[in-house]
Amino acid sequence: MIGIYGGTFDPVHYGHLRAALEVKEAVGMRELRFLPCRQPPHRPPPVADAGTRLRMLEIALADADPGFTLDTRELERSGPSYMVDTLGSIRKEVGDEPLCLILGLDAFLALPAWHRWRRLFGQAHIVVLQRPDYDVDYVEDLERCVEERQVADPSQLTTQPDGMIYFLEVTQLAIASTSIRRMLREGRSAKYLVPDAVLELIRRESLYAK
Ligand SMILES: Nc1ncnc2c1ncn2[C@@H]1O[C@H](COP(=O)(O)OP(=O)(O)OP(=O)(O)O)[C@@H](O)[C@H]1O
Ligand SMILES: O=C(O)c1ccc[n+]([C@@H]2O[C@H](COP(=O)([O-])O)[C@@H](O)[C@H]2O)c1
Repeated sequence: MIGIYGGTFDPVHYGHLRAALEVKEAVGMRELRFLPCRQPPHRPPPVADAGTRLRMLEIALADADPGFTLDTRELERSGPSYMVDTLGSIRKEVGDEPLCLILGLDAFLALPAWHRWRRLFGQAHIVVLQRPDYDVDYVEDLERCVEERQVADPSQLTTQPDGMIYFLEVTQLAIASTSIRRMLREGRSAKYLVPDAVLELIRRESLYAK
């Protein structure tokens, strides 16, 4: 079982790293790939360039869990980073091994706006990082998908390569790249929110200063 954790990672922070560890353990993944996107399809372009976001991830993962890896294919592809294209190319490489696309609840609720989103269920399972007591407001199509595809036990994800949805509650760390960028812009410290070695790179290269 391989987990795919896509994001802008502008910059990577402990909310990402802790959630990744918990999902890897809970679902029993042999590998969890961090997948930085070049050009997020539904938001403004990242502040840090692709190479810098990749270096921050490399530094953050250097002494992390041995199952954490980096998948750079979206950075090497021009144009918007559509997940359906990415999962199609990963699927070709891994054969029938189960794949899990990992999404925060907010990202999952926006899924019907993604490019050819229904195809994703034929490429991977989806593991949703749930928030306790969050008032979920589904669009109708997505609600139907959840009714048809949700499984209660992660061991069911090993029984087929794709197509199921599993909700996992992870420790809530209210950390977001947006608020880290704001802190740094205002000259405040982001220590304990971002790995020290990543903060050192941010400081050295004056990223997010203005
Ligand atoms: N604190 C967190 N805990 C768990 N998951 C998170 C957390 N922050 C982000 N995620 C999830 O990680 C994935 C990648 O997120 P992304 O790189 O956009 O980070 P972000 O902190 O949400 O950034 P931004 O504030 O710029 O939107 C998304 O699926 C998102 O839902
Ligand atoms: O494929 C799409 O249409 C699509 C639309 C929005 C987001 N995504 C992906 O979802 C992941 C999380 O997005 P974000 O904006 O929270 O960083 C990241 O890997 C994006 O490339 C993908």
